[in-house]
Amino acid sequence: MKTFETLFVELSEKAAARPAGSGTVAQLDAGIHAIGKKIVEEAAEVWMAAEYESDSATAEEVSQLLYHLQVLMLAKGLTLDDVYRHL
Ligand SMILES: N=c1c2ncn([C@@H]3O[C@H](COP(=O)(O)OP(=O)(O)OP(=O)(O)O)[C@@H](O)[C@H]3O)c2ncn1[C@@H]1O[C@H](COP(=O)(O)O)[C@@H](O)[C@H]1O
Repeated sequence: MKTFETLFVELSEKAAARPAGSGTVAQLDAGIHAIGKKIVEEAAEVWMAAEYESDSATAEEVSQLLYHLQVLMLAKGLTLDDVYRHL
């Protein structure tokens, strides 16, 4: 099963190799402003799912929020350790 760490490795490789058709590459090219808006949108979807939808739907929305947070980290050049040292 994919984890937060393995997804970050995968996305880092996508950012470096820039394969055609990668949504991650497209998001990185869109820039911080667009990525930030996506994070706010996904956070709202997490909130709404938690209040009104199933646990499974909420978990899916959380996974999407985590993905977009990782895209922002990559856009800013942040590593997992940069974040983990604040936990
Ligand atoms: N885990 C994810 C992931 N979670 C969310 N998303 C993106 O976030 C969007 C969230 O979807 P929404 O439900 O909000 O739908 P939406 O608003 O219609 O989406 P968009 O129109 O904004 O694309 C999805 O459409 C994906 O574009 C993800 N995109 C990619 N991944 C994983 O990232 C890896 C690299 O992906 P690529 O860069 O696309 O190869 C792969 O392992 C993927 O599984």
